[in-house]
Amino acid sequence: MPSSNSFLQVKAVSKIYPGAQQSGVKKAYLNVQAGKITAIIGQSGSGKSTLLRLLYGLLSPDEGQVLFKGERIWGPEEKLIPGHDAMKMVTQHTDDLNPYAKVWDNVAVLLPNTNIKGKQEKTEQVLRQLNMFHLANKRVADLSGGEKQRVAIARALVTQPEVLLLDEPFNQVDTTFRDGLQQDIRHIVKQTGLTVIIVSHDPAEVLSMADELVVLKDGEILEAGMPKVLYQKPQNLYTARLLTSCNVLHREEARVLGIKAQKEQIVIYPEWAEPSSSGQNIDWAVKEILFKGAYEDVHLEYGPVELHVYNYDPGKYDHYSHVHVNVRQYLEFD
Ligand SMILES: Nc1ncnc2c1ncn2[C@@H]1O[C@H](COP(=O)(O)OP(=O)(O)OP(=O)(O)O)[C@@H](O)[C@H]1O
Repeated sequence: MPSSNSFLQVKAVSKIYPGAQQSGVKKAYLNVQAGKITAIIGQSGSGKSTLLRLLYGLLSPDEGQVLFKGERIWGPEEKLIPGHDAMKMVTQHTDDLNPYAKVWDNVAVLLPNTNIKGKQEKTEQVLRQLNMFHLANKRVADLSGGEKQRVAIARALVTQPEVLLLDEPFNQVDTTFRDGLQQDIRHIVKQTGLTVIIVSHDPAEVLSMADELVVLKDGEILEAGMPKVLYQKPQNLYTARLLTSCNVLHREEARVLGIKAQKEQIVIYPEWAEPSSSGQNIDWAVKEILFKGAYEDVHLEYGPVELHVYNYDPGKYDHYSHVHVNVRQYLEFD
């Protein structure tokens, strides 16, 4: 029995696309934990899809290797049908669905006819797990984009893979639907021990879903860890910027907030600073207030220094009023 850290391994993998930019993935090391959700995050072009395609065997590494339970994943140059039978990948494209067939048939078709009862039970189970049993008799052509995405995921899951790779699967899906789908996937992972690797261009979206975040920058893995830890204590400014719309002030600018820092750049998350209309030093002018529902995003100005903070008591401040800012927490980076 392999230990969990030898489940799916990326060992010194590089894949550089030819061209002036030298883009791709560079010397990546990664241990994907079995039965967990790992999210690969990074700016556009940072190499997320490339890494996922290397994991799945759709691309061959120039150097290094991907191992699944100690067995090498072969790329298209070494194997006619690349990848591993125990892995399934779903992208935002749902082209392989048959639009004229019913949802049920699109899913059931992937199971053999040797056990008709088992085929029916498994199809029903997957449709129920993904909350779409009520759509079983609908034609795929009559479904919404989000529902089609669910069918694609159901098709991937019905053959009971050990690893599900998701490349931006929620792009077509509106926020409410997205939350539901993320929750369903989390439940399936808990119930079945499935391992999920998800690529997202919207890191905030996967904070609640993933067990482990892997941060990619310019093809390199910059850091990895539990979402809460990476959010609260990122090792890099890039990660902080990726996970939240934070304020980045120069050390000198931060002095107006009473912060005496050692390092050059000071990062203040908008929820780490509290505006207050009373007290001393009411120096910050309210420049703009963006209503966000449960809170307001208040943009403040003090001379040339700008700051945005969250106010959880909407309506409390007016444009051009002046406030005091109390910073509870901040990060420092070189
Ligand atoms: N087939 C290719 N040939 C040449 N360059 C490529 C190829 N595929 C990707 N790239 C380049 O490699 C880099 C990484 O691309 P990749 O698609 O992996 O990034 P990504 O993080 O998934 O981006 P996005 O979030 O925009 O989808 C980019 O600079 C991209 O332009």
